[in-house]
Amino acid sequence: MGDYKYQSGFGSHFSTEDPRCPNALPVGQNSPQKCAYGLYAEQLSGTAFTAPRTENSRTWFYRIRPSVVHEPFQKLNVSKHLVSNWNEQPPNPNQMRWKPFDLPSSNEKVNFAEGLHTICGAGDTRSRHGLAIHVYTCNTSMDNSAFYNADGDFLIVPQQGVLDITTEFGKLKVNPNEICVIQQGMRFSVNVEGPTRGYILEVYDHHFTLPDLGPIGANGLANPRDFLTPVAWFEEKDEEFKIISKYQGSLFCAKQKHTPFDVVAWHGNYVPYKYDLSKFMVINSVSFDHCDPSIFTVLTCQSSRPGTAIADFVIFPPRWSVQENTFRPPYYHRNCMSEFMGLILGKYEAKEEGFMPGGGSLHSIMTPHGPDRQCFDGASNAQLNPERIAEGTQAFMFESSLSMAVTKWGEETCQKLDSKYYQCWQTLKKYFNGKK
Ligand SMILES: O=C(O)Cc1cc(O)ccc1O
Ligand SMILES: [Fe+2]
Repeated sequence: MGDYKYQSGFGSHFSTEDPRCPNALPVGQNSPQKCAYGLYAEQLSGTAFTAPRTENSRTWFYRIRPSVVHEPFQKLNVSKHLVSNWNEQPPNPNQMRWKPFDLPSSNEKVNFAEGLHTICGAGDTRSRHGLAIHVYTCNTSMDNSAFYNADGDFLIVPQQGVLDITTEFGKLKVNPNEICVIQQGMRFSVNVEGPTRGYILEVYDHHFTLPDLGPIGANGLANPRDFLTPVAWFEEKDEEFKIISKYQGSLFCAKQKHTPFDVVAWHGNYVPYKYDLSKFMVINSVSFDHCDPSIFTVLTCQSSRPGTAIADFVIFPPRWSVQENTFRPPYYHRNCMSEFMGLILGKYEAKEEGFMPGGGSLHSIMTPHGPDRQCFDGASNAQLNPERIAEGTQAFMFESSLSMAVTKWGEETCQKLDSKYYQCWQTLKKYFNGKK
């Protein structure tokens, strides 16, 4: 249990040493002529050297061997459903809803890296602009292998099963209703117990930041101190290890004869982190009307257009609903952004039927959507008492300014697309001029 210790703070500059090697961090400099304990110094850069100071991120590792000690990368042909080619299918603007994605059957062994399936995305890994949305389904640990993504950052949303993640920085345990972010280039290995499923938002452009709070003030939404980063932890294992790289959308594997989790001490502000969604401080209307869901933004990856995200990670947490004279559920909507939604637990207020934990939905740019018939009729006639809503539930949205394409796996191979989804709105009645 001692392996799971965290340091708190978003964007903090941390310094940490595995307690087995006190004073492993050099004092007052990064590259001493000889490091303590015979360690190697290695920098991991998360931004250009010259990025503005407010964004600049890097970490210094003090490790048993530098990462460069590996055999050449070879193309790997697992995860054939992990794609970054957005031209597999013709464009499709329809509302889409997926039933829960299948978990691997008990007679096949699939690990996290092998169980990545891309649903939709846009942009290009080479010009480093865009995003991808994946689902992972696995049942086996990544023994003696580690994964890193050269293309961007992973925001991982477990839906079923705990992720026990070993990183170069230390160990993270991530439960459903928590999320973690593993940034570009960081090596990690995922252990699981039993059938495991979740969602991944991958961004190519920039790293995730906390949204500005504007008039909300200095506190609220996801508070920086609730983000947790592991303390240094290392293993000394001189065994065959596989390093799996996602590079320009393809997977590669390099062998080496030692563990990559050999970082004895590190310092820096380029780190993996986790966050418990139940810690989110919810702000909402206490008078009338339905606020836009941006009030529920946990993390954002901004584009260069002010206020316009490559992707926002938004949640719909349990909360009080108190608005008067208001249709309280989400409004009918056409959006210049793409909205992918998933459900971790429970039910989503606008669609009590058909949208299930482990499934998903996509409402593409300018495609109309909103409450189904049942929700509209219920909420239009409900007594507007103060009410706890979304109790025991957690829905989320990945919202992007990019126009996403759905993959062949998402549209066909997974066989989870609900062809009847559109019907949930077809029975919305005409009430004009008192018609029943
Ligand atoms: O269910 C959706 O489509 C997401 C959503 C939620 C909300 O509260 C307001 C607008 C919106 O797009
Ligand atoms: Fe919407």
